[in-house]
Amino acid sequence: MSPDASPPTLAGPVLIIGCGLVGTSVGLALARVGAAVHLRDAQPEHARTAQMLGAGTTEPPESVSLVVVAVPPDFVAEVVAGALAEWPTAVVTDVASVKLPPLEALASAGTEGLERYVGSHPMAGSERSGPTAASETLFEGRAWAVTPHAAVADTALHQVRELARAVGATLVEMPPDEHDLAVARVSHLPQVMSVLTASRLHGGPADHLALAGQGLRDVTRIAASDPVLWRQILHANRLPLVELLRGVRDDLDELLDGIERGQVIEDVLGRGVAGTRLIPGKHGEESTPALTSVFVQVPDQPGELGRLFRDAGESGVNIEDLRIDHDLGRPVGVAEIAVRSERAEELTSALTERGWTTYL
Ligand SMILES: NC(=O)c1ccc[n+]([C@@H]2O[C@H](COP(=O)([O-])OP(=O)(O)OC[C@H]3O[C@@H](n4cnc5c(N)ncnc54)[C@H](O)[C@@H]3O)[C@@H](O)[C@H]2O)c1
Ligand SMILES: O=C(O)C(=O)C[C@]1(C(=O)O)C=C[C@@H](O)C=C1
Repeated sequence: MSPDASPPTLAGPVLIIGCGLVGTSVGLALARVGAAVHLRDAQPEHARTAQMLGAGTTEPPESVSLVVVAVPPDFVAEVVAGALAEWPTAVVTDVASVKLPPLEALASAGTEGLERYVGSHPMAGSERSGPTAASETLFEGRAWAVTPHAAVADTALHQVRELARAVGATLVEMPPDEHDLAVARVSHLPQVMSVLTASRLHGGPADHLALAGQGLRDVTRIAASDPVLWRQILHANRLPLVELLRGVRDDLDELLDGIERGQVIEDVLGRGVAGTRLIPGKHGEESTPALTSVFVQVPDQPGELGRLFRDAGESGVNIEDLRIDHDLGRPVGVAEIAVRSERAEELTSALTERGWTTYL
């Protein structure tokens, strides 16, 4: 779907029910574009904190055009049904991480007004919970899934699409069951793998943890997420998740066997490399291009980084990513410049010609 370039036209007032990380972030992002936002939470101090942060007002609304339900998955169906009944002309959406179970619960309970409900899911979040973890820019440039069902009215769908656009997200539409299969692979399985890795940190000598580097931090950040929330998410999406975990178990058996016997395991490792290339790139490409890192020694002196960037810029090779580390015990840093693999030699020669010490 090509992005809609026209300015979003979100009709308010908006009522947010659930002022934790996601609800408060929605409020902050909507307040930024001038929408009237009202806040409500089962724990009133969360709504008050969200108000203090600038996400809206805790004053009860007189009328509501859109209700955003941002409560944990186990409570979504009940809160959505309550909102549809309380505001008989409002559109209602939720932001829960699973989409089919709440819809099925609402439908099987014979909920009135389902044509005004459509589920959605921002693919942005944090390992932290509660209103103080919120950010007004959380959804910028991130995917926001909207998951229409057969009975939804076009006007409701339009309102929720506008919500996603108003917070700066990129709209992705798919049916609820398809969404749940997708997030099992791209969100729920990574969560479990992160937890399993972090769990293995128990029991080793404390001084081993002094060697924890960026790799461990990258893999374990999301393991710090709220276990109560994640128990609900994983339970709600257990069928697709179990399928994927069985596949992981097979891969693990293959890897174990290979490592134990000292056999070549490059094919398992290679499947990982190929997997990372399937993740959509930062410019929205279908897949991430193959990158190569060019390492450059940078003297620890004022102006040297500026000179490096200028020389790299003059080479005409685009920098895809950049990291700077200090060389322990020496007055130099090391810049790791990631570029498309086919341009790596070109950048290396251009920098070497300009006097830089480089290596691939
Ligand atoms: N955490 C993430 O990264 C993330 C990202 C996208 C979507 N989500 C989804 O968003 C929803 C909220 O997650 P969160 O991370 O903001 O959680 P959170 O714990 O930060 O906030 C949840 C809020 O809902 C309130 N609440 C609970 N039950 C309620 C009820 N019955 N009525 C009113 N308020 C109630 C809680 O008091 C809390 O303030 C979940 O459904 C989650 O699956 C989470
Ligand atoms: O913590 C993060 O960075 C996340 O983005 C969390 C993340 C994700 O897996 O992408 C986790 C669950 C939500 O349903 C959506 C977002």
